[in-house]
This record gives sequence, C-alpha cells and structure tokens, in this order.
Amino acid sequence: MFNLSRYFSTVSFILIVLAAGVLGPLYQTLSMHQMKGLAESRNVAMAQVFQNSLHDPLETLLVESVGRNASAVDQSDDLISIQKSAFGLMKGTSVIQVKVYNRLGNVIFSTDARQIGENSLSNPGFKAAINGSVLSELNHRDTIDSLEGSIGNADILASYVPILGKDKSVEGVFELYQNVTPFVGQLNSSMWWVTAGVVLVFAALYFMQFLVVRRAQGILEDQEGRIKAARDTLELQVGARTEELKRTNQQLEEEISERRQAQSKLNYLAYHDPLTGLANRRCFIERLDESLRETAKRDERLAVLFIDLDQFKQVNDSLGHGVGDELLVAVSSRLSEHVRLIDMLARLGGDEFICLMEAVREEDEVEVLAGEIIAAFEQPFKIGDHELFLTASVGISLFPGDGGSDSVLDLMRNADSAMYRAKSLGRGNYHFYTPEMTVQAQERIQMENLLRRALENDEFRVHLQPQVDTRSGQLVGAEALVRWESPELGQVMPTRFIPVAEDSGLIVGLGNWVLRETCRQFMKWQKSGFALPQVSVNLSVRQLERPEFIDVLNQILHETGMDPTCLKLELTESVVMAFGDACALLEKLRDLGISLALDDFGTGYSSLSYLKMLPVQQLKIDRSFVEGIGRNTGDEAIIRTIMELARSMDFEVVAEGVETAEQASFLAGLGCQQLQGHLHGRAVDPAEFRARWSIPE
Ligand SMILES: Nc1nc2c(ncn2[C@@H]2O[C@@H]3COP(=O)(O)O[C@H]4[C@@H](O)[C@H](n5cnc6c(=O)[nH]c(N)nc65)O[C@@H]4COP(=O)(O)O[C@H]3[C@H]2O)c(=O)[nH]1
Repeated sequence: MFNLSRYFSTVSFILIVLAAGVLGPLYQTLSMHQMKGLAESRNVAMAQVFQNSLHDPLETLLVESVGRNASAVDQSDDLISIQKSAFGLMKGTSVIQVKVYNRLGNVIFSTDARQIGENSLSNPGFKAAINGSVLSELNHRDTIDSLEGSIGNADILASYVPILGKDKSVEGVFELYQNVTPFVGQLNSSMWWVTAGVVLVFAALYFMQFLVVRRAQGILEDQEGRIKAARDTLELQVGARTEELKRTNQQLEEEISERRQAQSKLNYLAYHDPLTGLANRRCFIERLDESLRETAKRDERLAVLFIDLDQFKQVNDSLGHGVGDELLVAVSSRLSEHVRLIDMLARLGGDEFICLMEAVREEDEVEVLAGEIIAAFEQPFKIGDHELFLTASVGISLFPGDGGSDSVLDLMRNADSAMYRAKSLGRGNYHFYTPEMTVQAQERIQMENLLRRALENDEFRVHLQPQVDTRSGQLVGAEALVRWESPELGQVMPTRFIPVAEDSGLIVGLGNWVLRETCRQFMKWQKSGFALPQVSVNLSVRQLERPEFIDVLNQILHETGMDPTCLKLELTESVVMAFGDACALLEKLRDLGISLALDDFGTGYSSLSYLKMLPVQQLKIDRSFVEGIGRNTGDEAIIRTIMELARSMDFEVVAEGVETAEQASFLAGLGCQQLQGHLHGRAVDPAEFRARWSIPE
C-alpha cells in the first residue's frame, strides 16, 4: 500500500531543509544589507564631521596636492595637523582608518601614513565617489592598521564619500574604513538562530502533522484491510459464481446440444418414415407443393405414382408384423433402386408408397418407371426363412391435367383412384388417372351412405350356391352369398360393396344379419322337408374381433334352432392369421359343433405349423388357381401341393370357381372331395335353389 507517513516524512524533511536553507541566508542577506546601509550612513556622517572639522587644511591640501609629488604632500604641515585632528575625531568611533584622495586619485592623507602617495584612480569606489555617489564595500581583512595598532580578522566596510566644495563640485574623496566585525558576527549568529528557529518551528509543525498523517495512515490501512478482506471475499464469491456460471453454461450447452439433437431427430421424424427411412406423407406433400409451383412456372410436367402392394395384407396378417415390417424395408430399398435421383419416393403408411417424378417430357417416361416398379417385384423377397412373392399396383396422375398447381391432394387422390383401377385389373398393373375414376370414388362414398340404411330398409338378400360331391355330383352343402338390391344402384355384387362395408365397419351388422338369415332359411327348409346337409357362411375379421361374437352366434343358433353341426363358417387365411387369438376362438366354435373352412386357400402365407394347430376341417382352393387349370401349370402345381398338404394333414378340400368339366375332372383326379362353381350352379335365391335341388318325390 502507498505509505503516506513515509511519503510525508520524506517530503516534509526536504521542505524543512529547503526552508531552513533558504530562509537563513535570506535573513542574512537582508540583515547584511541593512547593516551595510547603517554603517555607510555612519561613514557618510563621519566624513561630514571630518570635512566640517578639517575644512580649511583639507581644502588647502586638496588644492596644493594637485601637481605636487607625494613626498611634498607628506611633508606638509597641514597634513600633520589633519592627522592629529583625524585621530581625535576617530577616537571612540568604529572608524579605524580614514583616507583622502584628491581629484587625481592620489592618497593625499591617510591615518596610515604609509599609504600617502598611492594612486587609486581606477578603483571603482573612487570612481563612483568622484562622480558624486557614495559607494561602500564590505571586505574581510586578515590584518589592518588602525588607530590603536593592527587589527586581525576583521570585517571592514570601506565607504567612498565625495568631498564637495562650496560650489557643490567634487574636490576630493574620503575613504573611511569602519570595523563592522561585531555586527557581522552578530548577524551570523542571528542567522543560525533564525535557521534553528525555522527548523524547530517546522519540526514542531512536522511533528503535529506527522501525528495527523500517521492517524490518517492508520485509518487508511484499516480501510485498506477492510477493502482487501472485502475484495478477497468478493473474489472468492466471484470465483465461486464464475465456477457456478461455468457449470451452468456447460449444462446449458449440453442441454442446447441435446435439444438440437432432439430437434433434429424430431425434424427427421416429422419428415421421415421411421421404419424405412423414406420421406413420409408430410414431406411428400411439401415437396409436391413446391414442385407444382416450380413446374407450373417452368411450363413442365410432373407425375405422381401411387404404389400399393397387392398381397402385403396377407403377409402381414399371416406371418406377423415383424415379417411385414422387414418386407416393407426390403420393398423400399428395391423401389429406391428404380427411382431417379431427382425423383422422390415416400411411404404414406401401411403398404402404400408414392413417387414424385419431375421434369416429365413424355408420358412414356412415366410408363417406363411404372413398368420398372412393377418389374422390381418379379424376384421374390427373402425375409428370414420366407420367400415372399409380391406384386404392386401403380396408379398415376399427371400435372397439368389431373390436378391444379395448388391441388397437391387432388393429384395424390387421383393417383390413388388410378391405383384402385389398376388393382381391379388384376395384380401387377399400372393405370393412368381418368376423370371417371373420381366419379367411381364418389360412388364409393355414395355407396357407403346407401349401405348404412340398406339393412334397415331390408335391401339385402341371401343367395345360395351349391357345393357338390366330386364323385357322385350330389348336393352336400351350399354357400350363402349376400346380394344387395339397392333402389338407387340396382343389384350390387358383393365384390363391390363388401370392401366398402368392411372399411366402414358396416360388415359387422351385415355379417350377423346374413348368419341369422341363412340359419333361419336353413331351418325353414328343414321344417318344410328340404334337408340341406350343411350351409356355409362367410365371416369377416371385423365380426370375429367383436368380443360379443360368440354370444351373438349362440343367440342366433338359439333363436333359429339351427343345429351347429349343419353350419360351416368360412374364414379366409388372412382373417385367421390377422386375428390374434384365432386358435382359441376357433376352438370355441368347434366346441359348439360348427365346421370351419379356410377360404381362398393358397393366396395367403399360412405357415404349416400354424395350420396344423387350427381346428379347421376344410380348405377351399381359391378360384384364381382353379381358373388356371389347363392353362397355367403353376396354378395346377399349387393345387397339387394343396391337395398333398390336405391329404397329409387330413383336411377335406373344396374347390371353388369350377366352371368346366375339365377343371372338375382335374380336381377329381387329385382327390378333391367337393366342387363349387358355375358348372354345378350359380348363387341363386332360396326359392330357385330349392326348386333346383329338391329331390322329386
Ligand atoms: N367367376 C366365377 N365366380 C364364381 C364361380 N363360383 C362361385 N363364384 C363366385 O365366387 C365367390 C365365392 O365366394 P367367396 O370366395 O367367399 O367370396 C365372396 C366373399 O368373400 C364375399 N362375400 C359374399 N357374401 C358375403 C357375406 O355374406 N359375408 C362376407 N363376409 N363376405 C361375403 O364376397 C365374395 C364374392 O362373392 P360373390 O360375388 O358372391 O362371388 C362368389 C361366387 O359367386 C364360378 O364358377 N365362376
């Protein structure tokens, strides 16, 4: 810390020394000047006394000395008398020597006779006096001859005083030596006293101020101590706070980076399908929106290709979601290989993919891409132990034409409608959108609305299709197939309205109605003597999913009095696989005595081990395979395999869609027990059925 006391001491000491060093000599100079003035006044007075007392002899001497040599003057009588008088006048005064110069600067009189005759013309004192001024000089003399002998170590004031004549002209000069030794001594000792006094006063002042300063220094040190302690505490607090801030900052940075990661993950998830990593619906819509505007500006064309996997539902239902997911990933990567870099492939959800093709010059280019997409499915997908054969249906909409530049959804919806048309043409097809498809889509909506009140309006009818024994051709049963007589749409076939009923959930009420109506009809026939051995009813997965299904079934059986052993329920492979606890539910149905058949067999992906566990008695070979008999060796091979399987697993087999005798004989040759198809009869209303199959009495 700055040492105020030391600083003060040093500066004060220097100031005191300086003050003493300046004030002492100043005092001496002033006093000396004063003393010189007084002594000079005395010398002037003394000269006046001399001049007055020795006026005549002195004047004579002054006059006579001019032009005479020194020895002549020295010998004059006047000189002797002047000398006597001079000594007399000097007696008792401090004047110790008197000299008289004539105008020529010669000493014509001196109390020291040896000096008479000397010349001092060039002496400054003489010069001043001859010009009318008085000049004094203070000298220190080691020895000087005086009236009473020689004086040693004396301070002498020599004054040159002009001697004025009557006419006030300077006739000569007095030089008077006055012994001022006592005064000078006194002055010197006074100077020391003054110096000592100054030192003492300043020392006292210094001491008092020192006390004040030391006290101030104490206060300052105390304050500094406190400030230092406060600063130390503050520094500690600042250090701690800095550390805390660093930690908080680090936490913040970590949080920010976590948030950034989460945000980028969220962004990624917001725009990507987590399963396949492809762009999702939102991403596709935004890109299409942007592309539409760009394409409109550049006067170009673009295409939207809606891709749907034809058999994905069956795979998913029969082999489980794990396999389904893996299949979707494999499909996405295979599709990606065929899409150009500038195009965009996205997954809309489920088994629906969509592709945006930009900068389209010709429709052919789109057809090529659609063809490539379909061709991509020619090779089977290997998922685990499964080798899965799939096909894809592609619907295409084009811009401009199939949607405005601000109608992203129109283009997507139209491509979707085109895809449905492609699907209806058979598996593995593509189709361009046409405006009539929108009409069909609207019809579908209208159909759903009409379906809702069709049950209440009693617009449904149950038709029956015969099932015959392959060898004897005898009636062994009938399949109940629903028909809709709509006042607005006319007769609507199940292939049109069952999917709509399934999608809308209306199938539950409709399916239960068919079940009840079939049982009621069966019992009516039985009571009236037409004994049909068995009747089959189709079940939708939506019905099975209902927890109250068994209760509803029991109630129908109870209400109608139907013998459960005469009832056969047909479930598609995919329905059985899709239903979580199918085995347990089917067991319950079996316990009731109801027969079970697996419909559309061969189109799904049932595993043999699972099939073995199912309490099913019958397999129904799908119509699509029967259709290929005699035309497609692949279909025939599948039928043979199904027959082998059924034999080894002890299933009864029904072939549906049998239209020709050739098909019937092929199936008979393989040991198929029952046939169903136009060859033996179409599905007809109960009256016609009875009329056809009643045995004449
Ligand atoms: N070309 C041709 N077709 C033949 C031949 N023999 C039978 N068919 C048709 O094949 C379909 C067989 O029924 P499905 O496989 O259960 O397929 C049925 C079934 O899955 C569903 N369905 C019909 N009625 C019901 C029902 O009451 N409930 C449920 N859940 N589905 C039903 O609608 C599908 C179609 O029914 P339909 O149009 O009646 O068509 C029936 C039948 O008319 C033939 O020799 N040639």
